[in-house]
Amino acid sequence: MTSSAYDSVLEVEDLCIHLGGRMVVDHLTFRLGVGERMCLLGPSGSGKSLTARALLGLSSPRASVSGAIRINGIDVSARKAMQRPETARVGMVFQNTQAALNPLVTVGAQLRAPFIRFHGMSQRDAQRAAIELLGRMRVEAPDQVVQRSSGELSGGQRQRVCLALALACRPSLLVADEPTTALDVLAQADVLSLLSECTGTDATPSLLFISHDMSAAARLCDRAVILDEGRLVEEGALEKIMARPSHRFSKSLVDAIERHAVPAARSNGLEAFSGCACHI
Ligand SMILES: Nc1ncnc2c1ncn2[C@@H]1O[C@H](COP(=O)(O)OP(=O)(O)OP(=O)(O)O)[C@@H](O)[C@H]1O
Repeated sequence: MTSSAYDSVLEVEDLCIHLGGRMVVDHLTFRLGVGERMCLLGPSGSGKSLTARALLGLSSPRASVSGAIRINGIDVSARKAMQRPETARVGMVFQNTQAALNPLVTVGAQLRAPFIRFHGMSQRDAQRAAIELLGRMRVEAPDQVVQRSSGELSGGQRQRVCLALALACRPSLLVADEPTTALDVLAQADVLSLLSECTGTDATPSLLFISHDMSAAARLCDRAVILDEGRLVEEGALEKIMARPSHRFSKSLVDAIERHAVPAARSNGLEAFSGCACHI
């Protein structure tokens, strides 16, 4: 049991998005439980980012959005991000960290803002909280990083700052849209493990992880919703989907994982599939 009054942190019901006379998200319905980590997978152009923007209240004015989006039971479908009540706050982490941070304002000033605005802290306490949070995000020398511009940080450091910014708002839901795509392999692994540590319990935000990388999703999430051409084409436990994918896109993702697994296993001197016929 959770301490929340709602079992679902997010309910999406019959979400439709029209853009330029075209239906780009088509009657999408799914839910995300409190303390759950779920992924939204789909090929390029399947409507993942437009869905994320609608959930965040950041749809373009040119988009026509219908259907219900409830966060902790509150219908926010007609409300822009800034108009939403505190209990329906959503944190966000995007692929493009350069666009998410202002290079003309220090990292510290950007990180202090949510502590001051949402938690009523003084400048001094907010600075302490910002440094402590950056430390938890495994940013080295956080007391120095707060004095820098985001333009002086690496991509991995910037994504950790973005994650800290999202968590500083203490949201009940974190939407991470391709948060590792622009990072090198080591930084990807680090950001995935941070996401895993900082989400998915009753005391931390639930996570909606948006990606077309099934291996990354499998490291974080138990459940998946698969989109294709704006429609939900498969949904359920990620383990089951990976074992028996039914839609062509899910099959192609599982095939891609197996193609990568074989050379990796061989280079480790291991047989790729110990149960296969050639393994005697
Ligand atoms: N501003 C826009 N105007 C018109 N069509 C758009 C606009 N933004 C997105 N689309 C179209 O909507 C569809 C869904 O786009 P979306 O960005 O949500 O896809 P996606 O699944 O996030 O893709 P990717 O994985 O490449 O980011 C695509 O066909 C895209 O061309």
